[in-house]
Amino acid sequence: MIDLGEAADLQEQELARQVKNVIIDCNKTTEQNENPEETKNISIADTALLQKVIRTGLVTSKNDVEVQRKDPNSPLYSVKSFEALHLKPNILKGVYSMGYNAPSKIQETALPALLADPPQNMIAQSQSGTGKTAAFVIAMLSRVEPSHKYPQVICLSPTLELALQIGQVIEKIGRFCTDIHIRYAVTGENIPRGMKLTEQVIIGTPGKVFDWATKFRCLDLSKIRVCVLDEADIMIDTQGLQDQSIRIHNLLPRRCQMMLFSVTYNKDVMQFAECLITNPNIIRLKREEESLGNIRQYYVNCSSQEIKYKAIAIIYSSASIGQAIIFFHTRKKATWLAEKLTHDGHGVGLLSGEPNVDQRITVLERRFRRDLSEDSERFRNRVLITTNVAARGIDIEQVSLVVNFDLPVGVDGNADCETYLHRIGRTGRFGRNGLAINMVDGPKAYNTLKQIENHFDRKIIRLDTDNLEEVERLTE
Ligand SMILES: Nc1ncnc2c1ncn2[C@@H]1O[C@H](COP(=O)(O)OP(=O)(O)OP(=O)(O)O)[C@@H](O)[C@H]1O
Repeated sequence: MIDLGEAADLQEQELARQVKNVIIDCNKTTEQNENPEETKNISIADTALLQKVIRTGLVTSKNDVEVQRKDPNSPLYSVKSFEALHLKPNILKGVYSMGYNAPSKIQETALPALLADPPQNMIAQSQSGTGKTAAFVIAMLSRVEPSHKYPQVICLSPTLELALQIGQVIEKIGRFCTDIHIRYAVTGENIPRGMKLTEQVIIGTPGKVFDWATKFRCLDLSKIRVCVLDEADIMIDTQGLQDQSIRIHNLLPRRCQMMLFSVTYNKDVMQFAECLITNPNIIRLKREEESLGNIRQYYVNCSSQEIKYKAIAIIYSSASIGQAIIFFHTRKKATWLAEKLTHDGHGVGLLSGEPNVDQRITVLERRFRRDLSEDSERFRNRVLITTNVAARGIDIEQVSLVVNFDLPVGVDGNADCETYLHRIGRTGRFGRNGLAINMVDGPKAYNTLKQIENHFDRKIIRLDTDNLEEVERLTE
């Protein structure tokens, strides 16, 4: 059981305990290991251009967020204050302690309906990094009756990493709600059979939640008042997660308030969601609104895997990036790059959905997420190499660059536009500037890129050394 007031400290201790293994890390700086031979296949012009784009693409005006708040077309636009939402005093205090001055558009739009009585169901869509998590966390905490010691609100998430991250937001916003407790229902958490959970807030992955509710009978779902499905589309669109989520839904009271949140919903998912959820309020984006303007998108032509690798080495050595995430289609290729970078002296973290929970937490939380202020640069990974396991929801402010080493494709071989949007959304959080670079290694990848462009009706600019002036203008 975790007391929200003490949770932050406990988490620190827990993380410290879990630092046993770092998959890949050699803590050497790029400069120490740079070999001129290594980069000879990328021309000096290419190098200069890539570095220039990285540098200029990341300049953020201090007042940027405040400017965007006043622009009605921005997802951060807001006319209301948090006071106007009539939150409970301890929750309001928690919100301000996060440094949030005013609600974003999704928070201002969704919260009045989420907090209304009688409770209303909701299916909500908003761009990545615009504050959906905080919106549903505020709604969840608002519905808890602290004097009742049984599970009352639940949030289901598709991955362990995301569940832990959402839990941290609940702990932080709820830090002044000292009578509210949270329990994580995720891999690695165990409970004696038959013991009844008394925490009011449950956050977990569907498999574990279902097991605890049925096999172990420690989680009573009959008094749940709010159920949140984060990344709702993937929960509905992925067979295993869908089965478990539906089974959990069947165990909830009929009047339980359902909240579905995501960046993307395709037509089938939306239809299914509307059948599952009675009479929902629906907040949707137009297709052209889905992709964020503050994330600059480029592609580079790389004729081979080796050339791709050299481009990565250039990116890695660029002093101007904060942190970067490099996405791969398969675990095998991600491991290949991690080993190669390590061999060449770069410190990287590899996260690819391996079953070892301790390792997964160590790589993401301890090595990659930590603030510079908390940890010396020497002990941190600036680059996270991963598969789609980290494509959704992961919120790390300092990530200023996302690289698609492989463009995302679905099982049908076509571009997976939704995954693309989620991946690039790991940068450009809450109005910050971000940069996405796509590596194109032939006609198939180029075709995928074009499909993505057409889908979002948004140009992805080629980094073209023959046209230096044009690119310079774009990055000014
Ligand atoms: N009102 C606010 N004012 C300032 N910062 C905020 C506000 N709401 C949320 N944030 C911050 O913005 C960042 C992104 O928020 P969050 O993770 O909730 O976005 P999201 O929409 O859930 O993203 P994703 O679609 O990737 O899951 C977080 O670091 C969060 O602390």
